[in-house]
Amino acid sequence: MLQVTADRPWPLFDVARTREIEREAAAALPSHTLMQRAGLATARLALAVAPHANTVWVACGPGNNGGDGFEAAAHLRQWGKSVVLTLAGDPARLPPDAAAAWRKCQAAGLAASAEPPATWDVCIDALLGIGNVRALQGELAQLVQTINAGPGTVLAVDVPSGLAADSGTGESARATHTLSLLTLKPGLFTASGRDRSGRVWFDDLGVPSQDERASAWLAGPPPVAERLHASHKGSYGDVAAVGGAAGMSGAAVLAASAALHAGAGRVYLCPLAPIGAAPIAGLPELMVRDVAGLPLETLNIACGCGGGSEVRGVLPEILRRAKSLVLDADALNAIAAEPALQHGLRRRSERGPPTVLTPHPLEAARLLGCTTAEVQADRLRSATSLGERFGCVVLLKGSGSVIAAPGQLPRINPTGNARLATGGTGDVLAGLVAALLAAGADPMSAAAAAAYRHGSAADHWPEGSALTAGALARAL
Ligand SMILES: NC(=O)C1=CN([C@@H]2O[C@H](COP(=O)(O)OP(=O)(O)OC[C@H]3O[C@@H](n4cnc5c(N)ncnc54)[C@H](OP(=O)(O)O)[C@@H]3O)[C@@H](O)[C@H]2O)[C@@H](O)CC1
Ligand SMILES: [K+]
Repeated sequence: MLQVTADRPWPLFDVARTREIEREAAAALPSHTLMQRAGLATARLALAVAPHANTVWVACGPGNNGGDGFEAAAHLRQWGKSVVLTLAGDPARLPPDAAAAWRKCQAAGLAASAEPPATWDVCIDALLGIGNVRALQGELAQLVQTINAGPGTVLAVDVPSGLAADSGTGESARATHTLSLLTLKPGLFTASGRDRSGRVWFDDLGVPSQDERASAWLAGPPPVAERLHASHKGSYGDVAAVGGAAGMSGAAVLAASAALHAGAGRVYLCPLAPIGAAPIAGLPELMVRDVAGLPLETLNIACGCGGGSEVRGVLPEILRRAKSLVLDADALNAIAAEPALQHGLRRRSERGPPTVLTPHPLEAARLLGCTTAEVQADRLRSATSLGERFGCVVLLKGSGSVIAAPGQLPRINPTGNARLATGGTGDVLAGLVAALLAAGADPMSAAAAAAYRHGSAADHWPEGSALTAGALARAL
């Protein structure tokens, strides 16, 4: 069993692929073996995360997730814990593996209690796993509420009950720990998944991982970019931050500052409205220029940060000529609003220069012509669709940012936290992607590395010190 940490990449498997792997593994093993291993792993983890727990509530549901709970309950009781087991469902209708585990509990003298205990030290949430197919209702919804209102540690078996394993959506149990079994599920790491899963653990149940069958990846740390001693500012590329319409100059300055601090060779700030000295005070390295006068073919451009409606005017040339391009915020909104710009973006992608879109969910919804809720209902699919629609890399921001591109498996970024939910951090991200493109990274790697570093900076932010976008840019 391993704790899932951000220091390496992890393959992720959606429900369809997990079911295939489960079927094949089960066929190669004696009956009930996988569930026995799942139950033992669950019981062991419960003991590890709450060694002094006395009362353990094992909340079992009507399917095989409940079966894992029965197996765990039998072990915990044998190890001297006071186990209260509840079963939401009809024991006569349990699937075969779970029915076998249920009989084992009964043989050990462990009967189902009609009610959860009045209080408990640990709850093992084995109500629903990957078989969760609809919104929680009735008894299961009630039990999830009871779990969430209760004290102490909650160990979710496979996924927090109610959470969709593929998308991380749905009202669900709020676990302090989740033990993902056989495969790691993408929904644990995006949308509501990160808030609902707590610390994620993985047990392969003795079935070796088949990375080639992964449906997505949880990204690992980017390689440390080596800067050769015999290099110069030209080695790290030129970035231009284009944006900052009237009243929004700060957004473009933040993108430029991020590119500068991330190591770009030279950084131009191209405001779309006159800018005073104040916004760039403390950043004498920036060169303020009109974008129209710059050799766009040599520039890695972060475009759109605070661009207002003015950005529309410069977009056709930038789409046509920029060496590499990060499109953010108002640039994305302008493209969403205008078919000619969409055409220009597709033409650019066909020609091949690197392009990365960095939408938040609302911007992605505008580009896809759907609602934000529809984007969030399946973030992996939304990012992939957007990438396919425009033929480029997409970094869909939000909890568990998704990086997708046509023909590649999507990646979920494992770093970051809610301290990033403050104005300007998106501009910083756009500038960082542009700096990595300028240094020569391919667009998928640049987007994934930028998301990772941006989140990691927030994860290592000193306690008690405010995380502002300006400070974040300087910390890169
Ligand atoms: N088989 C094995 O060897 C192994 C299996 N493993 C474990 O099995 C888990 C998958 O088991 P599973 O396929 O039985 O699905 P599970 O999540 O228990 O739920 C199905 C039941 O819930 C019901 N139901 C669904 N949604 C509902 C809702 N919203 N509200 C209410 N009810 C709802 C659904 O009802 P139905 O839709 O059929 O009417 C059905 O009765 C997996 O996550 C892992 O923990 C591991 O041990 C590895 C070895
Ligand atoms: K569960």
